[in-house]
Amino acid sequence: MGDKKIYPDEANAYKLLEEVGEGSHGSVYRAICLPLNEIVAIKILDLDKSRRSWDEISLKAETWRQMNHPNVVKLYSCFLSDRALGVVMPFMAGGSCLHIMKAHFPDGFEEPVIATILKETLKALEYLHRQRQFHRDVKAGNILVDADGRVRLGGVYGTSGGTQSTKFYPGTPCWMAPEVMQNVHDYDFKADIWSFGITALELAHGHAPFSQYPPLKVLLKTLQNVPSCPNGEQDKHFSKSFKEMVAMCLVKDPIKRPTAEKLLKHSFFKSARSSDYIFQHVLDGLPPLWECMKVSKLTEAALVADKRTPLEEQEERSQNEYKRGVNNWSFDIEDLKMQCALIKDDGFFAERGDNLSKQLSVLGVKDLESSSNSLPDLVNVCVPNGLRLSAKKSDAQLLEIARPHNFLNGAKSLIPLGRKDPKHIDKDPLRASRSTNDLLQGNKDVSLEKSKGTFVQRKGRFHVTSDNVELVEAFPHLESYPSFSVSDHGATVPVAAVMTQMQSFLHQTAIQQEMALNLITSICPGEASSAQQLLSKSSFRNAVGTGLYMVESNVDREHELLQQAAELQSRIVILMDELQSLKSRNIQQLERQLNAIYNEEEEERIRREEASKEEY
Ligand SMILES: Nc1ncnc2c1ncn2[C@@H]1O[C@H](COP(=O)(O)OP(=O)(O)OP(=O)(O)O)[C@@H](O)[C@H]1O
Repeated sequence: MGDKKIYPDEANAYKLLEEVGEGSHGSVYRAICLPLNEIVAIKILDLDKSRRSWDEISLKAETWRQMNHPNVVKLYSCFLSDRALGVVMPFMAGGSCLHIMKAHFPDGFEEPVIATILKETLKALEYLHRQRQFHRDVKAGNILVDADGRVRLGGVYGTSGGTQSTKFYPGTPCWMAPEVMQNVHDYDFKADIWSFGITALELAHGHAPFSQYPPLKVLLKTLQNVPSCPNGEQDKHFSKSFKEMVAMCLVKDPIKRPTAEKLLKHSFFKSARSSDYIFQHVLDGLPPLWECMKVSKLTEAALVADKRTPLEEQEERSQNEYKRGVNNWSFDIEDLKMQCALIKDDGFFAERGDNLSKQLSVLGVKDLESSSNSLPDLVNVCVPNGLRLSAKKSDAQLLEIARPHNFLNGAKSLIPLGRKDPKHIDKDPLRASRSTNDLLQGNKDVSLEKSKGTFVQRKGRFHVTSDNVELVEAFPHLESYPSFSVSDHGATVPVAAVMTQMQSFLHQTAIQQEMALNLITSICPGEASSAQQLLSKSSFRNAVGTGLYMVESNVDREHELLQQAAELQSRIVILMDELQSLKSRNIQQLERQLNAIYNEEEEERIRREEASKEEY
């Protein structure tokens, strides 16, 4: 019956009520469809922020409209309002599993709940795959629960048919299949099965594996095949069938992963229960979605107010940011791929032996602990927080501490959203709702940050600033750079990979800028003058334009990095001492052994001499 209703395709037929969720391309609101007097959900997508063309967007909406399955969130209607697209769908009063977990089950759900949620999700996937569609963004944030505990897969506007080899994959790095990251071959619906496996772990732990890491590190860890299957101490209570089912999904070779249809027959899903079970064990007693959203926004504001925190708290904050919505991550996969392109499956560069290769090969993946196994070879090690240490082969003396801000993000200098100016955080839910109404009415002021000048684009938890744009404009020919040799060993590295990072240095303090210039001059003398120009033209102007906030956050970061550098330095010294004492112990032992052999030989020689004397 509900499906026969006609939902209007005009903005003024709907009245937005409260904000109930936030994605990377816009917010989701509880709304009322005035002519039908029915509560719906509307996702407002900011078309200016979308990387897709209008044709692509309408094609995806049309594909979604044709989907009809009890476990797939239905698309009711779409409307355009100024530069925003309204996507009308059923209101899922329970919200997403991510939202439920972060508010009420921070350590994940119990197994029967997981089995029930996953089984319903798998039915949706099986349907989509049968329609020759694949979802591409399976994660707890897209698994929605209605007021009665029924589970439906949302986020279907990311779907597309057949196989894909696309520049922009809407997925989120933690859930992304290795073949999608590599994009070597066209990938297909099996990528959904990988994401499904990661989602299973997310529901079990309350967060996805590697969620505490920045996107590039997640990519590297996934490509290195670092195991994320549940087998640690904390996973002891999970059943064998759960672990087995997850392991089947997280097979690196997509061909060996099961289809959704086959997976549905796995014994783990025998423990799935009804929607009533979800209602009683998950939803019962929870406050309405919009209340949670308010609390989450206030928590965010409180985190912003507490600007200076010790290191451990920052780790925790990273986790909290994930809980607030790692599903907001969205990034240009091409950026990350360019940086990953040099890295083989085992995490090392094809050509070994030269300093620069080593420097790049450990981009946040190889930490000092593993490096210490080969301390004498420790040269130019990049540690995960973006700190670069250079140490001489002979004595591992700390030569240089560079601090390339957001090294991992290549040329893009990104400002964490969690640190934005508190006065720009709208604590008033009514105002939030008003601003959306403005949006629907075509009020362009709705995007506060846009007017600040330096803001260009929001990327999940980050803002991309206009600095980035200038960098890209300054070096538009980056992609056409050749490879170059950087050592006597003749190993080659594409210049683009190094240039991207050199350019990111240009926006640091004067010392870093000078250092970047020196490096650029030595690597590629032709670029030195354009880099110099860029520096004088924009760097300080931009620094002022970006305002006190950026200066403050850079100073904070500077302090943190210096502190971390000092810690690492002392660890190197300790490790070098240990190595030295091990060496001298070995030498003493060898000397003792040699002496013993020598003494034995001497005794033997004397014995032989005496014996021959007696014979005579
Ligand atoms: N139909 C709905 N009913 C109720 N809440 C919803 C609905 N759709 C989404 N939400 C809530 O809004 C949040 C954000 O949804 P959205 O689809 O924007 O997430 P996303 O997939 O991370 O975004 P994006 O696709 O833009 O990256 C969800 O996690 C969920 O809590």
